[in-house]
Amino acid sequence: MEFQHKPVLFDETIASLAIRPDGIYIDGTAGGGGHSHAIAEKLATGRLLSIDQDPDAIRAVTERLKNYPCSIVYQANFSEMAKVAEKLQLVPVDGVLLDIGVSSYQLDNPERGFSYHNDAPLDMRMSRQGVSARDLVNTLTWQELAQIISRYGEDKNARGIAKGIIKAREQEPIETTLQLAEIIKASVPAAVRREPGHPARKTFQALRIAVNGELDRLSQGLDAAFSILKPGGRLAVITFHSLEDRIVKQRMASWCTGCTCPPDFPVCVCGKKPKAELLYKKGLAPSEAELEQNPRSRSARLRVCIKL
Ligand SMILES: C[S@@+](CC[C@H](N)C(=O)[O-])C[C@H]1O[C@@H](n2cnc3c(N)ncnc32)[C@H](O)[C@@H]1O
Repeated sequence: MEFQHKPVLFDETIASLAIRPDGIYIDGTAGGGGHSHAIAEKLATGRLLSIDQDPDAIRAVTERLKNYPCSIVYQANFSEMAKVAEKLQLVPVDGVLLDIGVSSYQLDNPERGFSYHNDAPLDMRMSRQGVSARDLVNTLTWQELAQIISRYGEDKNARGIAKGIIKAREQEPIETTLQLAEIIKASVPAAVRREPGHPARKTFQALRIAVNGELDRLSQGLDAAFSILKPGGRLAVITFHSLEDRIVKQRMASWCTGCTCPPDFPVCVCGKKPKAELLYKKGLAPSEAELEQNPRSRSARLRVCIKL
């Protein structure tokens, strides 16, 4: 299967990095190499480090960038990017890009088990290592499953779905994506089944986030990126749902906050200075034209901060 990913907010993201031909850049989520390729095209004497945790993505981006000697492709979790960049003597950097989440390739490739549209072993591991979605649904307690579905899927039917999973696995282990999708469908009230969208969508998102530790990795990745940025360097982050966006928004807001003394203090005693400024106050959403072309981009946001 060809590795294709249609990057969301593509031109806006590349423009927001203000790429210098002699700069050093990190693409922490290389995927199919769309963004990496666009960055490499703009470099002369600069360097690009393209990271992904998925071995399939690494193969795809290596092929895509084979004619760009400025680029290095490295398989790692982006939470490790500071260590990797230091090892490769690429710090400090001028810009970091994180295009968070799952790629179209991962979603559409039935073998990877991310999608409730195709039958496949229930896997969802981006790095192909560690605990899979199959392990979670067959071993976690009812409370643990309900908590994951509620917290990471924001699904109000979490308790019923968790109960349905426990009941089903007492009969036989849950092995495949469609088996799980059917169990979820049967566990939600009839009114929910009639709503638009598949009733399994939120549970699949929740399991994917849990399997890949996505929210913790995102927090760690943001700190790692900010720690190796030069003054004037830029961090651009694209997210696909509100849980991720909240983390990015709050982290960037904390870097951009200066004095926190009460307003009635005559002089500042906290001494806190902002470490960054935002490029777009509220982040950037896809245009109407992009939404029409790519409905998957509906909840995407681009947030960019500049280190001071
Ligand atoms: C939305 S796609 C990126 C697509 C890419 N921007 C392009 O132009 O093709 C997200 C990619 O990030 C990778 N990824 C997600 N979380 C990661 C993490 N914590 N560390 C490294 N790679 C990660 C996924 O494996 C996937 O290939």
